[in-house]
Amino acid sequence: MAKILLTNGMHPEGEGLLRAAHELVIAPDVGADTLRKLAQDVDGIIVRAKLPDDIVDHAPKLKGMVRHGVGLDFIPVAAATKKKIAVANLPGSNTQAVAEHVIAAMFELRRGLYKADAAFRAKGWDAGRAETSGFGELGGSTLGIIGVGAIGSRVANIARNGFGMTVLGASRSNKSREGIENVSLEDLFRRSDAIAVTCALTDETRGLVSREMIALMKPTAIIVNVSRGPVIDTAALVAALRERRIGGAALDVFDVQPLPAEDPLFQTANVLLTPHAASFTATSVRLMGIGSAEEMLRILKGERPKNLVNPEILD
Ligand SMILES: O=CC(=O)O
Repeated sequence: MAKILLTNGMHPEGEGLLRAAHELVIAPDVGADTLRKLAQDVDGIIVRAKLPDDIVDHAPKLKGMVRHGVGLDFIPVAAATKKKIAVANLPGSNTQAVAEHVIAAMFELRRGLYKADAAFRAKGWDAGRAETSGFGELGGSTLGIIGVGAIGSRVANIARNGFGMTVLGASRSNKSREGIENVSLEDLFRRSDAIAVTCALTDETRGLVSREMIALMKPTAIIVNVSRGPVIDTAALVAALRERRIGGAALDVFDVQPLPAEDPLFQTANVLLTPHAASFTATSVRLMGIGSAEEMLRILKGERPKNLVNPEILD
């Protein structure tokens, strides 16, 4: 029987698969010191929070780490590879959930339904109607997608086919995709009415949404980030929101997670904040729970996981 650390809870079906064969430890918090201490005698880690960069130095028995989701920035992959520790993730497990979150956030920023509801309840009919009036429609407007991978492409399809939006894309590969006009980052910021940030966090994308890019946005444009916090210069975004230089923002990811209660974002209007929850649909949480448990079981049996991220460990 092996011992598996879960940085956070997971879907009961996934947890059941693991518990049937192994011992589980669920971290009481995701602080670096807690995770380092708990890693000391575990064989596997299911990763839902950022691991400290030196986690593998504190985990002499570790055989594998499985990302409960897609983004690999939470796992020190290079350090794991050096120690022949397997890393796996679950591409596709949350594509639809995150794409739907982007669309929901764009809708909310454009239509202000929650603001209207609050004003209606607190101040009556006319106040509610005043909150809902005068917004631009998504239909016929232009959506810019930064990082046209699985999620960006799904958002593009819904936006184009569902709302008749014009879709612009800026991505590293510059691959041509039907219905998406490849443009430079500058053009994307200048021309878009809504911007969706769906790229992975890498050295190239860190700080990509810079003060200069934000300054190019239309005063009515909105931006939705479901990538990672450090892709955006948050201080520049907060300044633009507070000075009403842009139309609004929706952020699901932050420079520091959990976002500290004293963060200035909580005191900023016109920004919709969600706690890294874009993938939290019932379907996706189940897929990620079962998928990560199955990958971990394969690793612990000495089998190759379906989506081994670092096949170099087999050389
Ligand atoms: O943030 C979600 C993921 O990386 O899957």
